Amino acid sequence: MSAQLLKHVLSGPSVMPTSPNPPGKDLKLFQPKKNTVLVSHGRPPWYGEDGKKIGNAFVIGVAGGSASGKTHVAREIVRALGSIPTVIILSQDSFYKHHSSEELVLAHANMLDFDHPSAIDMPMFASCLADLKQCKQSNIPVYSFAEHQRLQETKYLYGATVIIAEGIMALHDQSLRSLYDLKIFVQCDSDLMLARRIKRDVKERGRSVEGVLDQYLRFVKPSYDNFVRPTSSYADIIVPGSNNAVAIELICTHVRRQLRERSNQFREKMAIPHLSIKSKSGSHTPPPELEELNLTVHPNTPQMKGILTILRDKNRSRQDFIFFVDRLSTLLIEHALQHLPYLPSTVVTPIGVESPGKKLDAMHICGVCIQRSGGCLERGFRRVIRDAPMGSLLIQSDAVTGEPMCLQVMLPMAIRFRHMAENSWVFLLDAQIGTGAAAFMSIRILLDHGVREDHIVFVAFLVARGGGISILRRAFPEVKIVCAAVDDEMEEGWLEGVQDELTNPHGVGRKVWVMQPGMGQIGDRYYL
Ligand SMILES: Nc1ncnc2c1ncn2[C@@H]1O[C@H](COP(=O)(O)OP(=O)(O)O)[C@@H](O)[C@H]1O
Ligand SMILES: Nc1ccn([C@@H]2O[C@H](COP(=O)(O)O)[C@@H](O)[C@H]2O)c(=O)n1
Repeated sequence: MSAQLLKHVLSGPSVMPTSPNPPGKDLKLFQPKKNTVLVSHGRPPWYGEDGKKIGNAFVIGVAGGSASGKTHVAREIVRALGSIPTVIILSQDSFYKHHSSEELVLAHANMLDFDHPSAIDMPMFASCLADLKQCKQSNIPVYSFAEHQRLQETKYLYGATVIIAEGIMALHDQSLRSLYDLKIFVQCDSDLMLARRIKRDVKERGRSVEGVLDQYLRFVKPSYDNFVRPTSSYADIIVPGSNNAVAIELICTHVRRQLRERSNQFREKMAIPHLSIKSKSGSHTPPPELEELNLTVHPNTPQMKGILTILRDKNRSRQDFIFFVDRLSTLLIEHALQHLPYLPSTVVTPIGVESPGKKLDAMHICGVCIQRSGGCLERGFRRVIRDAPMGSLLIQSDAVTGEPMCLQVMLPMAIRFRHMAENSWVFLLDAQIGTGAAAFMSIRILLDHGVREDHIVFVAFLVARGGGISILRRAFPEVKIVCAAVDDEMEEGWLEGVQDELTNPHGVGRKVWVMQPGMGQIGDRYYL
């Protein structure tokens, strides 16, 4: 076991940057090549068409004596589930209680009992695990074995599909056991555990052989006999502490099957954002009336018409496009500010006269771009709302299943912590709402973090009336959506992929829904 303070492993998706098109290249539609397989390692939807979460993360509890091989088993499971997005290990060590200075003196003399169940902050362990299981974020304490102390910092975790909770007391409390979908006990010979512990604690935890033996005889062994070993009766599977590759493979087969069953359930119930879109097969559900959608559309002034005309024009230079995108985003964010709360405020002018006015009544305001095209609104946002923290979300649709995939979540501090998220106003930025799938997933992510639905202001240049907007509206009626214009149609097509050694070595394309008349691929026109 390594000396990492938090045994936290992320597997699966490394961030997949979008593959850029060469400058000036128009959107090119073509049919997918036969036998083209695109595998996306992002996280598929974990919610249904109504926006509510379906099911939870799969949680595995791994208990066993100290140095029995719990971490090894957990890491081997992570490795074997490599293609599954985001498998995390949550170690019980992170939940050792904070120690007073008197306790620290005892700890350094090997006189403090770290092997009694009361040494662990069980309510906190269970609460963090419950949050992660319910797809919420959690900020996990960080523990130092060298200092025998919980540190000031915390580790932010969010979005796991599988969570492995490991520790000597992982099966001890009912509050933890009730959270597991699978309970494992690692059974290991006592001599082997002692030998491994001496080696590990001397090498990785800065201990002496005498100290380790002293602690072992005083606390570790009696605790194993009294508290740890008896919990093996709660386990679904007993795994040997060595030569356990077959047992681990069997566990992984079980987990994969469980996840497959859940994912079919997701797919049946997930948002179907194309209901009212004109498809290649010709079926066409009439789009909803504009009033039904409850959008805040910027007044169609001559100035707004002029900007939109420039942006829709494929012959405009990139410099023009960038300049007018920045102008449009500034105007839209200004317009969106009407949704924030204001309080009366009276000031005194330089000539000493009282002037009644308004002041913003929002504690935290932040922006979150849906990458990549949401980044086009960032400059406008920063011009209007000074010093607001920005975050980003990377969501792409899987070319095979068409499902949106969450590839990266980078949220500002104000949203990472639940108590702050509950008081935050968040401007969610994307260039357009077409199928609505990325908007849907982004809103779900913010709600998972505790942001209030009516504190989310979604700002987009364009919304497709015939796209997923009506489903989005039904699922999240309180989210404010601000746009410059509403286009009627969405057309299905295929965007040719550009070969790129790093991000797209085979040059595979992806299925896209194109807005009509639209502005083309706004991100490509702005960034390339
Ligand atoms: N199946 C195994 N085969 C060989 N060595 C193992 C095995 N499991 C664990 N070990 C070794 O034993 C030591 C303790 O294992 P670890 O998984 O960290 O224990 P725990 O998390 O239960 O305290 C580590 O050095 C690890 O490499
Ligand atoms: N400050 C501490 C805290 C805990 N321990 C020992 O760690 C053991 C649990 O960790 P494993 O990775 O071995 O499961 C436990 O037996 C405690 O004695 C410690 O030595 N110092």
